[in-house]
Amino acid sequence: MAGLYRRLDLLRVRTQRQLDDVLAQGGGGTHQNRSERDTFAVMYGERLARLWAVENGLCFGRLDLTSEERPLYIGRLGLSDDDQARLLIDWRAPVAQPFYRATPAAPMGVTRRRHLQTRGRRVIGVNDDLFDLDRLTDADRATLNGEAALLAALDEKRTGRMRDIVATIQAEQDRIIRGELSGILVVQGGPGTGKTVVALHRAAYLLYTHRERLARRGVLILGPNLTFLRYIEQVLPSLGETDVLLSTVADLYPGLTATAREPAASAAVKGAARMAEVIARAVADRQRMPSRTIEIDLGRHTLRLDQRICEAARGRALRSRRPHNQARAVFVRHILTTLAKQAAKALGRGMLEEDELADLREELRTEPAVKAALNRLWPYLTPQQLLIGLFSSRERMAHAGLTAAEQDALLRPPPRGGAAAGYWTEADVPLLDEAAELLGDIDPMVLRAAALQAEEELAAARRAEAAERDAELAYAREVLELTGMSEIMDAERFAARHRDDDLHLTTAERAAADRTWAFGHIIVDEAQELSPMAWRMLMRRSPNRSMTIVGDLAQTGSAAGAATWAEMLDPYAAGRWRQETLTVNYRTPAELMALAADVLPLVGPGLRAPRSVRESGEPPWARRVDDLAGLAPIVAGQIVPDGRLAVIVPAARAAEIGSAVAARVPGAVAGPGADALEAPVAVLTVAEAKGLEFDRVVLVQPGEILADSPRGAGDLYVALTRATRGLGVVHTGELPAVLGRCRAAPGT
Ligand SMILES: Nc1ncnc2c1ncn2[C@@H]1O[C@H](COP(=O)(O)OP(=O)(O)OP(=O)(O)O)[C@@H](O)[C@H]1O
Repeated sequence: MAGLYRRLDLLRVRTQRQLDDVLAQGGGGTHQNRSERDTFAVMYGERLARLWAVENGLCFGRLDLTSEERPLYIGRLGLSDDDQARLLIDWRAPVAQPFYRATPAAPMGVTRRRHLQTRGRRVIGVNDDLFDLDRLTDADRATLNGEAALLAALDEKRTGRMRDIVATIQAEQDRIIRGELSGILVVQGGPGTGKTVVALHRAAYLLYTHRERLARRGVLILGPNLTFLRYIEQVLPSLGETDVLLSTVADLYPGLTATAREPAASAAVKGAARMAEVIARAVADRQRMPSRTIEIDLGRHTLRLDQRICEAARGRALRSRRPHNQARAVFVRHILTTLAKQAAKALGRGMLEEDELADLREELRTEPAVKAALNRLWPYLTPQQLLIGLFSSRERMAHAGLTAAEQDALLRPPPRGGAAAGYWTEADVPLLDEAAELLGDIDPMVLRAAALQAEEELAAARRAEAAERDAELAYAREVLELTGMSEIMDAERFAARHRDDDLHLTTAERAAADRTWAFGHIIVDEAQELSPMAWRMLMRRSPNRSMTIVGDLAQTGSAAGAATWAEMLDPYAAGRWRQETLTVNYRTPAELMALAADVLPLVGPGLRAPRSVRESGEPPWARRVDDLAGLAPIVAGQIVPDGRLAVIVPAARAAEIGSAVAARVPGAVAGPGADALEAPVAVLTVAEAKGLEFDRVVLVQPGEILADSPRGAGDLYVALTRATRGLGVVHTGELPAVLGRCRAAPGT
């Protein structure tokens, strides 16, 4: 062990020196020199980060093989000496596979597998699996891989951050981690079966094994919310991977953060597959035909734009099959040509030469009355403008095919204050993405002109303000808001910034800034929550359909989420996705899993609870109280020294209980803020606790959680499976019959 650490220290010193040398060269030289230096600096920086990340548990395993004279040592990264002799094998290398897969029945050439437990740089314990075929018993066949090491890992107190499991990956998990890169792999598994942790190890494995292919296109890991991303983010550096983009659906549309909340009913309408058609109709609705002939008075003569001309222009534009903003050029050109011919005729000219026609067209293009007519008939649109315009008008929603009830759910006024902060919700993001596909980009020249115009209008409005012309100012602001010009300006600034910085960005950063980025591989966690519209958006980012999708259909909480995997995936890859199932629960002790299993029949028919690997000796309890004012002392009594406790509450009571507990229990925090993961006590809703785990859970008013939504039973199942040790229920009314297994706590 000491030799391995000596080697590690030496590599750190060498890499640090290389990095210092590159940085010392400064910013001079040609553009190419600078960019090469930047590339090296990033490379050495990442290598150094990897070398520091493996300090704990550098080497955790040893394999004695029949084929090798000397044992192999398995660790968090590969190390060789200066003569290229192998000192330590990366856990992801093919030769390390028997460490995870060998069983007494199929020993894969292994005679002994040793798990090393370390503290700091010292070995403090070893556990051996002997693969001596002569001594094989049935009990041996059923044992877990490295059972003692596994149970020791599972018994540790929770820290609020997920840890890697490289030392104790189990065979069924290893098969998933090392599954082939191509195609869609669905991993269905009950709570605590390691779906998240396996998905993260798979990301690290794929990047190690297919570095060339994946480093350029990057790997996207999509999680349900920011708290969850914070919970898992440190696992990847410890696995030696830094260049992965972690995101939520709400963050997947560049330049915009969707933070507004909305009722489940409107999110469900927005998530339905039918919305693709609605958005397409909303775009078509903005390609308007005039109801009356538009007369354009040019002084000397009047030009006429009638429905027939516009229909012909629209026909051409649509036949070009370009998105709306690009098809606009075809539409405009046809109209301008027709008007130019009318003008020529009015001037007494016959046939025009091509260059004369072009000149006349350009003249007409800048004519304000013509411009205004074209903007009315076929306006440039950003996705934001389209959706703001749609959701603020019943008439537009009706044209787009939304029913009166759907309109009720979606109707909302345009954003106030220009920048639309706090306007967008998570369910809007896939709709914006859909709209962006249909609208296409706006020509950067046009964007620039629009930005300038918007700035002029704003400046004029400011001057007006100085002159106390309030009404005009309000009008100008309203125009800016309604036309979404403020967003165009943002978009322009955004584009400019990314053009300049592009060279120095990591793959993950470039991918985050580009809506049309195609990832090398996509991993989706808590995938059961994604709506059909969110799947459409994701599939656009994965044209090669290389994905790992992990989730549990029994835990679906969102109304637009999945009831079956086929329903979500068949539209994109019918018959071409494969499914693996994880069956062992490493988190929830058997006592709590038995209780959760009682709830499963309410969630849906045919669902099976995973098998727990251990018992905690703490049976679940229930305590009836007269009113919830008595909750804080009960919570305080459940605190786990140096561990973590969650109080899981119905969403409607989150604010009230959160502030009461936070005020009376030392260290307690309310809601999923930045400190929720570190706090000894956190008050969370089921949606906020999804994917996380705690030493103990106090569940409040389970009856309300059950009744609160059509997916209430699934929510209750999620809440019951978050604890690694103990669970208590606090309720005011009757305890739901399905929780009858809970022992009545003293004082009930
Ligand atoms: N092979 C293993 N060795 C050690 N710990 C493990 C192993 N597999 C899973 N675990 C632990 O079990 C716990 C549950 O894992 P994880 O959160 O990945 O489960 P999940 O299937 O995503 O659960 P849920 O569906 O409830 O979110 C974690 O603490 C994880 O570290």
